Amino acid sequence: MTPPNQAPVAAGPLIDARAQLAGAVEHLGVSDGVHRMLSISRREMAVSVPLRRDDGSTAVYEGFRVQHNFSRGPAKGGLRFSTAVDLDEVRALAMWMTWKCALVDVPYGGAKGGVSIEPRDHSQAELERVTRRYTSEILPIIGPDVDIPAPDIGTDERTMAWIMDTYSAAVGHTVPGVVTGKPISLGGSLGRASATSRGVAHVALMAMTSRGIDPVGATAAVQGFGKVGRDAARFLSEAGVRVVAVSDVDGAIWAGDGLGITHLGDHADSAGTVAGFDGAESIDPASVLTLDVDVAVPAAVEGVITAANADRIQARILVEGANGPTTNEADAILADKDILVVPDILANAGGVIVSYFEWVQSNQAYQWREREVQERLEERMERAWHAVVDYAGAHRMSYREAATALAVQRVIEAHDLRGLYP
Ligand SMILES: NC(=O)C1=CN([C@@H]2O[C@H](COP(=O)(O)OP(=O)(O)OC[C@H]3O[C@@H](n4cnc5c(N)ncnc54)[C@H](OP(=O)(O)O)[C@@H]3O)[C@@H](O)[C@H]2O)C=CC1
Ligand SMILES: O=C(O)CCC(=O)C(=O)O
Repeated sequence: MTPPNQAPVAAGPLIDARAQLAGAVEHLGVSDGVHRMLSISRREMAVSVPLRRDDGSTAVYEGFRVQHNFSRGPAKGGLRFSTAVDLDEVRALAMWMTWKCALVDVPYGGAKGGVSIEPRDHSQAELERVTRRYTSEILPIIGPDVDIPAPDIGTDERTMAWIMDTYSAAVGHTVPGVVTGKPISLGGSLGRASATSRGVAHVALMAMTSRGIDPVGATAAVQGFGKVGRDAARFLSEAGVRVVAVSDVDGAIWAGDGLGITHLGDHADSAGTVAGFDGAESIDPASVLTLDVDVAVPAAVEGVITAANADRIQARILVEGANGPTTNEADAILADKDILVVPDILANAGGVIVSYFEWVQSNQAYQWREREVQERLEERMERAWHAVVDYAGAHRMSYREAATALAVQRVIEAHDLRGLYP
């Protein structure tokens, strides 16, 4: 079904996100009107973001903020700086945020933002000006009770500090709850920076156990060595898993005995890439997800496991650290191969769970201990994991279908209780 006010798209994450919704709607027996409502974002803003460059020239970028749903609370989701950003991608990511927040039962709807910029091509001063301008443009539709951005691809805690400052200056007082993923000294939560990765690793360990794989000595490959991939590799490694391969935009490396993730992190900090790490072989980046390992963790961008490479995946378990790494066509191929896919809205939910904790702390001006944050994170991840496993078993469906159905059901329940539609 094509929503009325949005032109059809040919392929890509939005097609997949809507097809996943359609599957859940069919399973749940939802009316056409409600299906239509959930297919469409509640609010979308497209802005142009002019930048005065350090050399005095002017560049202009497209920016978006999409709020998919508010039925369970304020919209919530990251902000991405990447040249791949377009409105349909942001729409898909915002819809997935709605399901993710509902699945792990945090009191939010879903949103996402993006600016079509390559951050590597800009100085910190330019990135600060772009962030502040983008924030000023979307200011009327964000706020601690409305929509709360967080880091995603190409953004970080410094970006969040600039957003918080721009917003606070406009309203006339400091509002730490307008963003999460802030620096600790500005009200950020202990444990947020590594929360997504901690959740990915935790769920990967539960998945291994469920498939009878002993994590100690099991093997893993991780695509992406950024905020999610790097610490996911570290936590897996700390749990005894041999992380044999990792990749980033510039290259991929392999070591059969396992990579020393801490030293690799130091190397990446100084070299700007994982490529060239001593004691590891350079491999084709395209092969990282098709290596013969127990667990593959895509933790970079969407659409990397497709009909073109799914039949070559050898891992027994795929844990989606990234949002939307597996296309729907690939999903069907992986199911035929009996590869367990732990879907993004479950696997990478640790980030938004601790963002919720950060928001609670910011709004109360009180800081929890890191241990408390971690225990509560793991408890929520485990609850969501068991809910998905049980639902999938009861209804004979994949974990993605189960996770989406559970989430959609909760969102519809909120709509029903609030009476937001006839
Ligand atoms: N940050 C968070 O809290 C959350 C993030 N996510 C999702 O996780 C994924 C990664 O986000 P995050 O880690 O924050 O982003 P970052 O920008 O911190 O890191 C992205 C990483 O992916 C690498 N990369 C990009 N494209 C490719 C590619 N084609 N092949 C291999 N590596 C690639 C980048 O390489 P290089 O370093 O060379 O640029 C970088 O290492 C995204 O899908 C995001 O939406 C999901 C939940 C929460
Ligand atoms: O922490 C958040 O609010 C959202 C993180 C995010 O963008 C995501 O989970 O995809």
